[in-house]
Amino acid sequence: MAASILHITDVRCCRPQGDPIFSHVNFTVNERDILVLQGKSGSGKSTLMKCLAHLNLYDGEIQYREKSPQSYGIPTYRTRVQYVPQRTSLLPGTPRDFMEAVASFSSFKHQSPVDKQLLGKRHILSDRPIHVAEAWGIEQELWDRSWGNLSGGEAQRIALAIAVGMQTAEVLLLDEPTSALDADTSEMVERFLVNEVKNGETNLKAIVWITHSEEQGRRVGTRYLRIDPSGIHEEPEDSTV
Ligand SMILES: Nc1ncnc2c1ncn2[C@@H]1O[C@H](COP(=O)(O)OP(=O)(O)OP(=O)(O)O)[C@@H](O)[C@H]1O
Repeated sequence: MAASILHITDVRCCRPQGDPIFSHVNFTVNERDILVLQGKSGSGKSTLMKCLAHLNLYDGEIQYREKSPQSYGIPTYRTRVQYVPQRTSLLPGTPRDFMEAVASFSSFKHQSPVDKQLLGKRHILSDRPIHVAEAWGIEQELWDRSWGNLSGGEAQRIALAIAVGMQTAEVLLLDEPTSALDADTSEMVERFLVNEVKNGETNLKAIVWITHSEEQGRRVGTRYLRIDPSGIHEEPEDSTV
């Protein structure tokens, strides 16, 4: 049986006014899962992803590898269980700045004391995100343009390439990751992500994937979850809508 990575128990999230968006959310994310998360618009899919990444307040318990997010330190936890938002235009700076910030919470912590002394606060940046993005049609100069000046599709591919290419995440939380892409580019990105999880050769072990596209859900999913105010329900593969 596949090892469990994330265990979600009785999670509930409320609007600032206090009324619940959803309650009684229980499920487990296992290695090799691509969990397609579906539900009506406004049912709380993005909110649940933000709870899983510890970006939103919630009641209940989330355990990663049988320990609380706090026990890893929240910034480090967020590099292991990483949320990729639908829109990146509100991020400050450039994609390269963002990559540097992610690296500061991951690679620096794993350097030897000698490396730390030599490098100070600089971090060794992998160029894999740049190569992944290049394979998806992203030119190098775009890495130094501010997020707000990239097209929706460019920003979406770069954000995904960083999340996959940095190789810090075991679980990626993808919020409509190809919504701004044309059909061919979308399928190319999908195939890449599915292969990463299937091959088991990188750090990426599972994906939770929000999509409104029935076809995409069928192409990528291994399990299907539907959220509504009463909780989350697992559906058999052939009943996805
Ligand atoms: N900060 C907030 N303040 C008040 N209400 C909020 C806040 N964030 C989310 N909500 C509300 O919570 C509900 C769930 O929003 P969420 O974005 O999670 O839904 P969703 O299922 O991802 O929707 P969509 O499919 O349209 O993207 C919505 O009614 C939304 O208006």
